[in-house]
Amino acid sequence: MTAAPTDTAAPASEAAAGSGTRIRRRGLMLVLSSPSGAGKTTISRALLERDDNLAMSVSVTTRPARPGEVDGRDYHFIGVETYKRMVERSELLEHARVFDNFYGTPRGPVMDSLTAGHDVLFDIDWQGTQQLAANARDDLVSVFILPPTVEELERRLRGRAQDPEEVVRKRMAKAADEMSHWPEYDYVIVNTDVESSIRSVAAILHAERLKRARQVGLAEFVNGMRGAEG
Ligand SMILES: Nc1nc2c(ncn2[C@@H]2O[C@H](COP(=O)(O)OP(=O)(O)O)[C@@H](O)[C@H]2O)c(=O)[nH]1
Ligand SMILES: Nc1ncnc2c1ncn2[C@@H]1O[C@H](COP(=O)(O)OP(=O)(O)O)[C@@H](O)[C@H]1O
Repeated sequence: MTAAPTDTAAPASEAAAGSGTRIRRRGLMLVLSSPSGAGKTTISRALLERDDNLAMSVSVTTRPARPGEVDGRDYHFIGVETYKRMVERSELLEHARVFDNFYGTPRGPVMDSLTAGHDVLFDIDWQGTQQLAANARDDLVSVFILPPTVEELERRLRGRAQDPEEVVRKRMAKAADEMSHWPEYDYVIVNTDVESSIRSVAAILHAERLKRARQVGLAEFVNGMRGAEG
């Protein structure tokens, strides 16, 4: 796997010193993970609506589409053969089996977004997050979303009313396993009030964008100011 480009331009934070030297920001990869039903899709959609510099990574999956899901927007719904071919050809940045289906992140669109100076949002599980961390740790910001209680998680899964009963039960059975991975994440948010959770993720994104290590050309920028003084 190729690491994300480290010097992607991000016009939003560009600044120029007296000499015209520019600071650019490295693009970042923001991962949201949670047990199924905790709220990551809801939070992701709101973030994308509010942030023009954020692009969603649309995964491929072999699971069937739920009512209301749109091919190409929510997922690229593909068959197992196509999935296997993509894995063989290294077309996926990370991939994993989750529940009884396969999921993966197409490499090309992520690289294109980062190169264009957009940050990329991923709704992927802990297995995919570990793969991204192994290959592009410096560019990764990971957030784990927890439900306030297990009972509330079940209520949300049922309230979504999209999955058959047997699927809901399977997801509940896997929730504890999923949640055990929270220590591997940079941030943890308990999604009690959705608006407050959205604000928290937006604040994390805002601060992470300002991190010194993400600014490219900072030394030259300050040197340029010194030159401009005299
Ligand atoms: N590793 C990995 N996990 C994914 C990917 N896309 C989705 N997932 C995860 O697969 C799990 C099931 O997703 P989904 O079937 O949409 O149900 P959800 O839990 O309601 O989002 C969730 O934990 C997702 O974060 C992917 O491309 N890679
Ligand atoms: N803070 C919250 N309070 C109440 N309901 C929520 C909250 N966050 C999400 N939900 C609801 O819970 C259900 C599951 O949310 P969703 O975003 O689909 O979860 P995930 O993508 O993690 O599986 C949806 O019906 C959603 O509207």
